[in-house]
Amino acid sequence: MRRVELWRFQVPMDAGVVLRDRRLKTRDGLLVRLTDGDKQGCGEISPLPGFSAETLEEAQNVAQAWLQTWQTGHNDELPEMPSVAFGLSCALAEISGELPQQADYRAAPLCTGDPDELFAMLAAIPGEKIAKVKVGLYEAVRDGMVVNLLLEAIPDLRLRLDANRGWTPLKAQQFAKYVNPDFRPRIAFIEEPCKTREQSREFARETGIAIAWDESLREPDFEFAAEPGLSAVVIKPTLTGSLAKVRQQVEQAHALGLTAVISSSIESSLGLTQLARIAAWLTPQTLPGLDTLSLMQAQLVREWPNSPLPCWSLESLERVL
Ligand SMILES: O=C(O)CCC(=O)C1=CC=C[C@@H](O)[C@@H]1C(=O)O
Ligand SMILES: [Mg+2]
Repeated sequence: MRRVELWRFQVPMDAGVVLRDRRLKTRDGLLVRLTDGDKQGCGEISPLPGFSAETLEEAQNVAQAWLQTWQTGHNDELPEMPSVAFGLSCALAEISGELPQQADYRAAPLCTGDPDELFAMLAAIPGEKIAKVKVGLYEAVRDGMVVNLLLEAIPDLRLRLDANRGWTPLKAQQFAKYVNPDFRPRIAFIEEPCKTREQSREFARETGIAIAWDESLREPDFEFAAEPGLSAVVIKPTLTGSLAKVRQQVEQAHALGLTAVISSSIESSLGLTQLARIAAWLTPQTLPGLDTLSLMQAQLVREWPNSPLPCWSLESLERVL
């Protein structure tokens, strides 16, 4: 006997979360639960506004159609729509046991650039010290100084930076000029420094600072390739698609000698804990980029270890199927 359930959620965000120039006041999405005999699996379907091509309404329609077919005992192919394929494939992988329980709950702390706040947090990280700092939001020179300051103050720290394609070649140069050349190897990578891939490659060539692709993975002409200066690809499963596709991308990256970083698309704690399991399973050597729960005001259904946020149960959400 099969059973399907679908809930819609809306979690208030911390004030001041800005994504691609728009404020994200709430995180909206769907949670799905599949029951097959005595087995159950859950998944999260939350297209990220400004990043996903699909809207939540579109995702809900596609998910409902697939769920109705699955419930009647047919095993339809998963939809192409990335957020839907991701959530449904996680639920199926919990039922089949394919997705292991063991999780990597370490997350590279995400910092928006207040150095004082950072010092205390970074000093407290046990083991490998890697943090992610957003750049490109303020003056490039200020970004360069913050990076220098952090790397100078904490000798075993390595940084991942993310410019979200915010810099012109000139601004990227201004940034690089401020970073002490001795520290540059401790920048594990900077995600998408410039507006175009060619400009980002040029930046890596000229500065010796490694780059990573994130936005590029979702462009139709993108192909996985090893290139000088490229050290990593950032894989956001909600924007990528099914677990099979995520796994294939991780394998392609590894085959080319690239680091694959499993990263959050600001999922609720349910999706995030699954991403921590996916990271432990597929990228066990790499710290995932999952430090986004604190941007929210509540957790959903499953708790992230030691989070102080309240956890809402399924019963408190709006059931839509
Ligand atoms: O990658 C991480 O460490 C955390 C996730 C993260 O930084 C992001 C998630 C979603 C949207 C973005 O603004 C941002 C990114 O661009 O990578
Ligand atoms: Mg990024």
